Amino acid sequence: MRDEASSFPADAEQWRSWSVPARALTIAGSDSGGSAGIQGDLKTFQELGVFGMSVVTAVTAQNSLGAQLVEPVSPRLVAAQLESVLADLGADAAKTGMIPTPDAAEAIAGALSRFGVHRLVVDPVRLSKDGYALAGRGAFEATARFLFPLAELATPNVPEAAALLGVRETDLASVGARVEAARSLLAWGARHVLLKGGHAADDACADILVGAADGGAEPLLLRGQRLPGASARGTGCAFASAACAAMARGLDVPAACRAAKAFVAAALAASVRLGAGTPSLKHAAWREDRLWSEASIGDGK
Ligand SMILES: Nc1ncnc2c1ncn2[C@@H]1O[C@H](COP(=O)(O)OP(=O)(O)O)[C@@H](O)[C@H]1O
Ligand SMILES: Cc1ncc(COP(=O)(O)OP(=O)(O)O)c(N)n1
Repeated sequence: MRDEASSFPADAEQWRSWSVPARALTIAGSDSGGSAGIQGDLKTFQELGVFGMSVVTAVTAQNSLGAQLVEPVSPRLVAAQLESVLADLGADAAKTGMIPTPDAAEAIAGALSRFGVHRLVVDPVRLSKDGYALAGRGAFEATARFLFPLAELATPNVPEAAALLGVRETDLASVGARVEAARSLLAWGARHVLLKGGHAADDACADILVGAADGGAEPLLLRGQRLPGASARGTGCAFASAACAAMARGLDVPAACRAAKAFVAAALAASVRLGAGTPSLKHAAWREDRLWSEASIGDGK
């Protein structure tokens, strides 16, 4: 197994110098709290230097304490947003997040196929951090059924992987079991599966990447350092949108996942407690780290 501690992408300077923006589209729910969903995704796109666009699938009332109310956008309006964006502006890569109904999942799959969006990251969202069902069982399974076959990368977390495979979360406790689970999830049709490790028990928060075309090749193990204490809201959204931004810029899937892991680790380490509950991700941490170190160098400190 290839085992890598994550690091910032080596070509970060190049990312900053490109003048023509790559286009990235998020298809997700609105999070009024600003940490997850459309808001988190657009912040991530902006931080990583791509032009962000959005298709809103649901409106949620959320804050640091959890979700209070969720209403789906009609599949007709979801389809109209997709048509507006893709028929005119186009997208170099797209990601999906919260999809509240099976009909919306089908409409999204239809539009992405029709417009030939090949660099697609599918994050199969089911529950919010406080356990609110953002997508019911039917919508969640429809997301996997309609969208995984179109995805370059699917990014389930441990509970989502367990639900799709019909096993218990505790069955996925070891890294070995999660490697096998990631491989089994390839049967749903995604070309790569990255099984996120935030809900696992290991200190490295190991994320596991497998590819359908890898044959028997070793999986890529992306290890970081588990940050202690309550996690921030929107880590999964940030991972998927950072990978999408990197793929819009032309990085391959392993490089995009390394960049996403580093982006989330920085945002999580700098997360801020704004309300009385779970902290919010600081999406700007990656850039601010760099600006700070550049300023220090400039000052001769
Ligand atoms: N406490 C933590 N410390 C470091 N990284 C974390 C932590 N929690 C989650 N991550 C990372 O954040 C990303 C999202 O993972 P996860 O929390 O499992 O997804 P989700 O938000 O969809 O439940 C992954 O790269 C994971 O390794
Ligand atoms: C509108 C909306 N979409 C997704 C989520 C869940 O975010 P995610 O990053 O998958 O999970 P957590 O890291 O917050 O557990 C959300 N809350 N709202």
